[in-house]
Amino acid sequence: MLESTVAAIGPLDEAAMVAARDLQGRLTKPAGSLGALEPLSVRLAGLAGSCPPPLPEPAAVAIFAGDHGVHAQGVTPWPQEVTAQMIGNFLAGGAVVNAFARQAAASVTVVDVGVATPLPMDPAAVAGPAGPRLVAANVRPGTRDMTVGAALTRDEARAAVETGIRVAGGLIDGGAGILLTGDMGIGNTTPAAALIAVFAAVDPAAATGRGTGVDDETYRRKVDVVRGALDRHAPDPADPLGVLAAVGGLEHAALAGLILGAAARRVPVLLDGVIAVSAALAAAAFAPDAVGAMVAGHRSAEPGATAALRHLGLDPLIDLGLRLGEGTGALLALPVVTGAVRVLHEVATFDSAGVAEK
Ligand SMILES: O=C(O)c1ccc[n+]([C@@H]2O[C@H](COP(=O)([O-])O)[C@@H](O)[C@H]2O)c1
Ligand SMILES: Cc1cc2nc[nH]c2cc1C
Repeated sequence: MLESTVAAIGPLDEAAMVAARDLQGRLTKPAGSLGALEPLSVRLAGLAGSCPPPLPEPAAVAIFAGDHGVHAQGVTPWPQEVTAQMIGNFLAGGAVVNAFARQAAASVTVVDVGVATPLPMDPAAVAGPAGPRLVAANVRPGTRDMTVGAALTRDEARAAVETGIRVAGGLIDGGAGILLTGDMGIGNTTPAAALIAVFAAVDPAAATGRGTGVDDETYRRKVDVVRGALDRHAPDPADPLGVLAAVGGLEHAALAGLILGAAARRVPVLLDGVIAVSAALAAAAFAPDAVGAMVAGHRSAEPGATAALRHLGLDPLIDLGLRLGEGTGALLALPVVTGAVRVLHEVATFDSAGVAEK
């Protein structure tokens, strides 16, 4: 399934992009006055293969949750149980992602791809029929500690990637016009930093940040943990499954799959923070053309996110200093994406409106 998905990912449609560029030039506004929205609208036309491309509606957020063996190295101040507890919060509608999803009229799907501790409540009891949905797809109860051995076997990494592909397919079959990445996993900024260091070829110190907010001593340890894991495994960036297995996380692997699944169906995928962009690097290593389907929602405060976005050649739409995850930054950026496409649908041309050109 991974191989057939990768094989289905192709380049942007040049004719649709030419048509979108031409249309942008005829709309009643000075050329270029919509800044980054103009090239974004052109790219989305190329992705859809039509001008105008469909409005990116409805939106669906998929939050992949997993735990991390590297938690044992003291890389985060938070107890591991918070991952499972926050799933309870997502399903009850009480997290920031739920508030932003209600505002954006986006659905919320929570995917347990590798949580280590029991979920706190019966998900069916908390989520109403139209409320957040839980997909039970636990590959294993958290990764192994990457400082001791490989975080995952190749088969486990593949199972997580294919879970992400399946979730993308299910959401798109259900009518979603855009997918938004979300993540939850105490400790997951450490494997995100390791993935970014490998794929973007930057030093662990440049890829590692303070995550949920670690002190100076923990930050130094975290950089040492990332450096030690990379020295130990020497992962090959040309072998993305091997990299995900060595130093990744189950939610990172599943997010790479979600991105590949969206790209294969030519549906845009709006990236959230540092975990999403680390997974996007893996997706791009599987299929370079997948970058055409990616929209960078925001610039996470994590330094690794900027390194990853630079490597992908993507400019984030908003920059608010967010570092929460869950899909929150992607949800805040969604109206910008919709606006970029709506312009192609609704704005009059100089000709049709009888407005003189310069
Ligand atoms: O999205 C981001 O850029 C982001 C930056 C820092 C932290 N997070 C969230 O915080 C958790 C990981 O932080 P940590 O310090 O435990 O590695 C995890 O649940 C992420 O969703 C997310
Ligand atoms: C409370 C809390 C909420 C989160 N949401 C995403 N990551 C998180 C980490 C913590 C600790």
